[in-house]
Amino acid sequence: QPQQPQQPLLAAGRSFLMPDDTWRREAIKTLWEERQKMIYTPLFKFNYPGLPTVDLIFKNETASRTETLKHRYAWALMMWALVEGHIGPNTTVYEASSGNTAASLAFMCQLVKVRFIAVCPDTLEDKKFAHITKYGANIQKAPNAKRWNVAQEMAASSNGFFMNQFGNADKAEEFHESGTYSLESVNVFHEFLAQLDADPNQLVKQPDYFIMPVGTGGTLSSVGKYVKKYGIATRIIFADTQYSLMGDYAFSGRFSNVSGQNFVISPGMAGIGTLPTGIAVKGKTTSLDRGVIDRVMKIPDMASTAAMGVLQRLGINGGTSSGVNFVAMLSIAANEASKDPHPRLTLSTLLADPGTFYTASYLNRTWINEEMAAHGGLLAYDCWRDVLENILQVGGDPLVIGIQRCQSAAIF
Ligand SMILES: Cc1ncc(COP(=O)(O)O)c(C=O)c1O
Repeated sequence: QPQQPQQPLLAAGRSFLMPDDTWRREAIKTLWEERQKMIYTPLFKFNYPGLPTVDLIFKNETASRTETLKHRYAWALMMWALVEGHIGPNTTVYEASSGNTAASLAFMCQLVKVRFIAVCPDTLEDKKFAHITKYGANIQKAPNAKRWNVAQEMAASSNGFFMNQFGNADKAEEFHESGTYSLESVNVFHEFLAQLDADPNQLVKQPDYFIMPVGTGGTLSSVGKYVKKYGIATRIIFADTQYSLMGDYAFSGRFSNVSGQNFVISPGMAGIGTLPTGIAVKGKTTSLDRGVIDRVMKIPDMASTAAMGVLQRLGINGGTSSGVNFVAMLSIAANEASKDPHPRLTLSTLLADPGTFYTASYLNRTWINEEMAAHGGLLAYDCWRDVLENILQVGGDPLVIGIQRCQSAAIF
């Protein structure tokens, strides 16, 4: 007896209206209004006597409305989640964050009026705590390596939405050019190039290099994809922290099927270099796109910490990734300045978050001596600071000079 085919649930010949999406339309409109208020974060150029033909150009993301690079990024995550219908008026949003994404996402959730719970490491800086709660969010603390699982489980058990910046940044972050269309691309490099183009004193319109470490990988990948897609000459440098797993993942695909959790050494550099579960699965635990990176550099954590101190002395208010970027840029400058085809070697990066977030940690000598004792404590810190200050005056590669002179104080 031939089986009767099963009838589809929806009867042929009728059409079915999906739920009303007025709330979503309003929420998206609110986000576009926010995009207009975001304006362009400013660029500033840093020159130093040690290599006078080099321009280091920083895009100051600390000038954004929630003070970090995560403002545009949280905007993109929220836009993606609204467009795909993951969030409605009664949804509670959950996110695992070291603090910066949490603050910006708290702002976006407050904007569209949904509840937000941030799962942050139990080492969360007090300043970041205050920054997140200012926008009405609640904080759940968890061990650093567990926060991704905790956020996922909390969202699942309460029927909320786990934003998962690590896995979803690659879907949310834009890499398109919007031309003169009034609803403008939020891609950070789109803005960067527009600003260089508009500056009559800026001769090199496409930087030779863009340098950035990786947290989720969203920022570096969105810049990398933008650059590759539009045939821009800028090379993409992934400046990785010392004990991060991400450099290995980017270079060889390592840690994509075995956990690297045992390789992580505290304190690392806050916000960057960590993998929330120890395993790098693109679209799940990382948004780093290996295919858009041109070079991976490994920067010692003590060098980056010392660089934060040097930036502070120079009056540049930059956090952990700014320290990493600064060391990487000085190293590239030392090696590439004489080979550059342009009149000026032009290196671009972001000032991702403010140094003031780290006055009790990476900018505090007691904290450095205690928390970074295995990296050589203050002996190594002061050595790196001298090396960097000297390079600003006379040039040289910090990764050669600093490692020769300062690394012997470290246990690792
Ligand atoms: C200070 C700082 N710099 C850089 C990054 C890296 O950004 P992304 O997550 O886009 O890789 C982060 C991310 O958490 C951060 O907090």
